[in-house]
Amino acid sequence: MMSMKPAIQAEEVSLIYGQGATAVHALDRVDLSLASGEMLALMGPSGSGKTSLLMVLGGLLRPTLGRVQVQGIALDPLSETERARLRLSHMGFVFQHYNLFPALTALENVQLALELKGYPLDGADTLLAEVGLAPRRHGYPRQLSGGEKQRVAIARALAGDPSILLADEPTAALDTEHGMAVVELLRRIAREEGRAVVMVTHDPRVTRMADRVVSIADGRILQ
Ligand SMILES: Nc1ncnc2c1ncn2[C@@H]1O[C@H](COP(=O)(O)OP(=O)(O)OP(=O)(O)O)[C@@H](O)[C@H]1O
Repeated sequence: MMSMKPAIQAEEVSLIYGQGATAVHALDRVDLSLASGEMLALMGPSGSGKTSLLMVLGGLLRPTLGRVQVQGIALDPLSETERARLRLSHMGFVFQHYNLFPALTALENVQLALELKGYPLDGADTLLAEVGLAPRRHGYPRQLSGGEKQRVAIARALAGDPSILLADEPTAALDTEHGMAVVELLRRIAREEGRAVVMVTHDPRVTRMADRVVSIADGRILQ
């Protein structure tokens, strides 16, 4: 049964990098709640705080003020180790430049993620089939198109069956056709698999496919 708790909830989240005269207020009292099965696009100009917010939601950065909950679990009281464990069990991360290991095949890249998370390696074939890449599983990143590489990265992010997927400009390096295929895949991952997906994007073709678009400027959510 799907949990009624939000997949992610941020309340009054502020983030300040540095201190004193050089302090940067990257996030200013952000409230955001995301349900399971929902795909949210985060838009905003360069430097507005999108990546910072993604990192706070993903438990990679601790907010200076405010609270973040993941599946009803408050992140703030957790130690670094506990937060790392929570990320491994609940979150998948996808990046603009894929971050695949060049010396490993598609299959081995996914297997490595399974191994790091403590799952049997034979799940890698299923994950690659899920993103439509079974036929290319023995290809090395240099032999794959950008869209294919991003799909490998998504298969890798799905290792361990995370309830939340966080993607930083997943289509920025892709042409229209491959970009749309990647967004459609992310939408299916949200709708059909009931995961919560947050994407940072500048791409209007992507925001059109999202269930909800949140705009951010100067660290604040625009209403
Ligand atoms: N590690 C850091 N130390 C100090 N300031 C930082 C750090 N990371 C980001 N910032 C600053 O925080 C603000 C928000 O940055 P952030 O990367 O979250 O914006 P963004 O919306 O993702 O930008 P872009 O679209 O250019 O990636 C910017 O003013 C940025 O310069």
